[in-house]
Amino acid sequence: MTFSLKGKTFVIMGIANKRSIGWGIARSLHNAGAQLIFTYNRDRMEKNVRDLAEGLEGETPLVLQCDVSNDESIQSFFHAVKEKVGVIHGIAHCVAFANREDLEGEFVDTSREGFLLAHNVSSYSLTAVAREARPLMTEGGSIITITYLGGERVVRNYNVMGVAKASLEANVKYLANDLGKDGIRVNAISAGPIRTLSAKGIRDFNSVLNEIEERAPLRRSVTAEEVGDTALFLLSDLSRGVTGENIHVDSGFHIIS
Ligand SMILES: CCCCCCc1ccc(Oc2ccc(Oc3cccc(O)n3)cc2)c(O)c1
Repeated sequence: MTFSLKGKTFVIMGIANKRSIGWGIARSLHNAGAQLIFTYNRDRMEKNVRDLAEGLEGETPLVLQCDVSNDESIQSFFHAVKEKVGVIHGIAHCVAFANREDLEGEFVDTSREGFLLAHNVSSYSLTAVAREARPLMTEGGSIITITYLGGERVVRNYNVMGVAKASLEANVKYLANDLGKDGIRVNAISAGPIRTLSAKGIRDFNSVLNEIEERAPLRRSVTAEEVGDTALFLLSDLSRGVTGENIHVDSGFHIIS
């Protein structure tokens, strides 16, 4: 068993730019020999994602639109993937969203609409993607998603996204149970704070990053590349006995009260 992914195809959903966690995953998988397919949600992201794809040496990854909050969009995306490559061996789901006003102040003030939006995009989308991808994963495979400590315990300002991540982490376990009989594993990576485009939506993000550097066992923050290497483990046969798991790539911060 190796971490080589030669001859295998993976979908990476949610790359926005070169700082994205999804791009860190793409580089680890590409270096292990995988064939990649990237998705973008909004047209304004298409150019960024296409430019990154074209910068990879060898065959340029497919770049296709997919709005994970829309079932038809997911269905037509996987229909196109079936046409173009037939079989896929895994998915990295790196997609989340919450309204900015729901990422500060008191959680109790979250609107019904904001709560549903955050859960629709950040948690239910994994269920819908797994359902539509299942028929293409005829050789088995592995699905991963990205979560954060704020889904396990209260982190100031994370608010509705923390509740959505708690849902996502339970989602992983129920999907792992359903899909295990098809040889499809489902796991989460709980990433420490990384300065991505999404992180700009979080009030006082910098103070959380500083706290990690001062108090985490490794006394430093983590990088998208480090998350990418754990993703390579979870998406390769090295983790063939692991499913329903949540691996913290956070400099050990989750063990500190
Ligand atoms: C207070 C917690 C500090 C550490 C947060 C680490 C983190 C950083 C980014 C994360 O991903 C998102 C994704 C979308 C998101 O919603 C956004 C992002 C930008 C603008 C906006 O209107 N919503 C918020 C965080 C995430 O789930 C967790």
